[in-house]
Amino acid sequence: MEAKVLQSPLVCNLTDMETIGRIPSGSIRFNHQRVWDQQRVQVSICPPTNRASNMPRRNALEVSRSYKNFPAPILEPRNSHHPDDESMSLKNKSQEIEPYLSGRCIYLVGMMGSGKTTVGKVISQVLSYSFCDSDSLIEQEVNGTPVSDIFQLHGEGFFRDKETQILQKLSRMHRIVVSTGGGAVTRPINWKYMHSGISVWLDVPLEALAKRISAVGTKSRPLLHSDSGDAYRNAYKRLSTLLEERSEAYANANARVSLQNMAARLGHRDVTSLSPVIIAIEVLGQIENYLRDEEGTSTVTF
Ligand SMILES: Nc1ncnc2c1ncn2[C@@H]1O[C@H](COP(=O)(O)OP(=O)(O)O)[C@@H](O)[C@H]1O
Ligand SMILES: O=C(O)C1=C[C@@H](OP(=O)(O)O)[C@@H](O)[C@H](O)C1
Repeated sequence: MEAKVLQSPLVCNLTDMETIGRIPSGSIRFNHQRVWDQQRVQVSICPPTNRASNMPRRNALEVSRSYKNFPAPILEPRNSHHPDDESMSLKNKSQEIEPYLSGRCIYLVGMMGSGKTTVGKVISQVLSYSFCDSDSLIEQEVNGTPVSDIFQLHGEGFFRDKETQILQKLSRMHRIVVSTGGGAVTRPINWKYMHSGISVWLDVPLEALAKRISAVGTKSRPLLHSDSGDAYRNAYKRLSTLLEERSEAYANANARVSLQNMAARLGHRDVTSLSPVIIAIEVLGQIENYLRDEEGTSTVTF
């Protein structure tokens, strides 16, 4: 099913998506916070392409592995780099892979605060995809009830059932970037639906997650909420337990973007200076690796 693309804001609802086609992409500009400008990086743009396919061509077997089935990272450190160049790199990378996505949805999975919504919006815009936050769709289904109230009024099981129903509906649609809830990975049936598209795990260190979440507060995230004590320490402790329970489930994703690895490779002291745009480029690059592997194992050639 073709999905409606909303230009700005990129939020959508299932009724909209079931009815309308695409809006052509316009020019793309991204806001960069000052902190993200301080340590700039050069990213690889347009590797040599295969003439027949316009797809960067590498033997799938030559792609080195960094984690389980996930190929090596994309971005390499170079000279200083301007945000406009990052936007250009993002656009180039999206144009390279877009034809090979065949309209498949992109599911971002990862812990609460990993940036699924922030990075997902960047990716949806550059691909002219729609953007959906599965939590928002659940809230719409429950008459606009916020997630925290759904947990309180109906319990987590009810929320998880709604989450599965939403993912089932989304699995029949196309051209959507889906920001999933952090716990969506825990139900095997959800993977059946998410594997209708391409899934990417945003793997963010616990320190960064706890910092981001304690900065915005835990009110909207019932599994982390506590009224007393140090917000950072509480969030860190709870996230740490959840990650231990879930990391195997996250590894079901087709691709993984590790911010820790990115920061190390780009020569950053920690992950805080990795902008959503740089992360989005890496996500698209990892999707490209996945597609290339898929091409390698498929009888169909691009
Ligand atoms: N790359 C980033 N650097 C710094 N802060 C970020 C980054 N990505 C997201 N954030 C912030 O972290 C918080 C959680 O991000 P969000 O996209 O809502 O995560 P999720 O959807 O995975 O729960 C937000 O306040 C957002 O602004
Ligand atoms: O990790 C989880 O179990 C949850 C994550 C939340 O989504 P975000 O990951 O978007 O915060 C939301 O679905 C709910 O609070 C439960």
